[in-house]
Amino acid sequence: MERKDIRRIAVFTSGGDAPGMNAALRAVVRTAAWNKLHVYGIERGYEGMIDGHFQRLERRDVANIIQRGGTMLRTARSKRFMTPEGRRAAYEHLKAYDIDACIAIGGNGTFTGAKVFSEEFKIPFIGIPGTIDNDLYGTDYTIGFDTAVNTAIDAVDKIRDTADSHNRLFFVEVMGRNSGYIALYTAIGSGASSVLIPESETDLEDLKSVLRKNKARGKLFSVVIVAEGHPMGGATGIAEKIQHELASMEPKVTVIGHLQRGGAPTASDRLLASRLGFAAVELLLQGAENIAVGIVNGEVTSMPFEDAITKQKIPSDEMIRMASILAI
Ligand SMILES: Nc1ncnc2c1ncn2[C@@H]1O[C@H](COP(=O)(O)OP(=O)(O)O)[C@@H](O)[C@H]1O
Ligand SMILES: O=P(O)(O)OC[C@H]1O[C@](O)(COP(=O)(O)O)[C@@H](O)[C@@H]1O
Ligand SMILES: [Mg+2]
Repeated sequence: MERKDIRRIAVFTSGGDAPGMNAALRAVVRTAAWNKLHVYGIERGYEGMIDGHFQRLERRDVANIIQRGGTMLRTARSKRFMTPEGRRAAYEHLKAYDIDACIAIGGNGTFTGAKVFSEEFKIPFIGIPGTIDNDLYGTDYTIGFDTAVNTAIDAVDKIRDTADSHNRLFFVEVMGRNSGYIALYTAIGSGASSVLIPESETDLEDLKSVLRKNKARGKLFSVVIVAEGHPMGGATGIAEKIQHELASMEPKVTVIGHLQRGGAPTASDRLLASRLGFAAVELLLQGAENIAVGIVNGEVTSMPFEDAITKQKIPSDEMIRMASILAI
């Protein structure tokens, strides 16, 4: 049943940018236009909502962006939106533009803000998971994750060349604020020797012994992938703790950093973003609100913000076990 009370919607991107956000934006605008909705784009996420930076988006305004990284609406982390005064100012602008519902493209922080705001001001929100971290429950993958992993694997391939030439040990840090998904997928896809993530315990004695055994077995170089959010202080912290004992391997640290946030989205991210942008508008018009869309086992699904934010998605034990077996 179509909701006739929704005529004007706003869409924005928020939190860390992620390749594929533009593709999601395009899908939202085009699906909304097809359903004769008026769409406003809000610049710089919640910051633009507070400052009243709205622009009308029609179908041609999102032409030629599907292939671009970043976000044409730009993004921000907004401290002001964490305050009741900031959210009140944001609400006044939504009212001034006569907005009936919002579509938020972002990560766990963005969805938390959307939940708080929609409860305070009774405006329906739909969330689209856009973050390279893949740390949202209710979807197998978030928009931007696949591109980030491809970028990280490309970087590790290059590190391997020099690690091999010099017979060295590299600790490579990939992004993931509290999550080891990028690290685990990068490690498997790049054939790394070991992977250290916040979701599973790290035993440094064990790591040292694996690296020594590898060397004794004829492995001339090693690459260890470390998640940024590892509680021992990321790659730098781990390296500091054990490098003196492994001095003969000439340990080096590489932090890939924000490279992982940029670049053209992969085919997989474009498809995911298009499907989720389309689903967000369709579900909104069918009466859904305060939910995040996602794809689980290949099917579009949705779940309340509450669950998407509070439940933890954890990399499978099977993948973790496989990563170490394939590295022998
Ligand atoms: N508890 C909260 N209340 C209100 N707004 C929040 C809350 N948590 C996060 N936000 C808003 O969401 C924004 C984006 O969150 P952030 O964690 O930076 O990125 P992401 O959405 O990618 O996880 C924050 O900068 C803030 O404005
Ligand atoms: O870009 P910033 O503000 O330095 O933040 C870095 C953080 O953003 C991320 O790249 C993406 O996280 P979000 O999508 O949750 O914003 C994290 O991996 C990283 O910890
Ligand atoms: Mg986040």
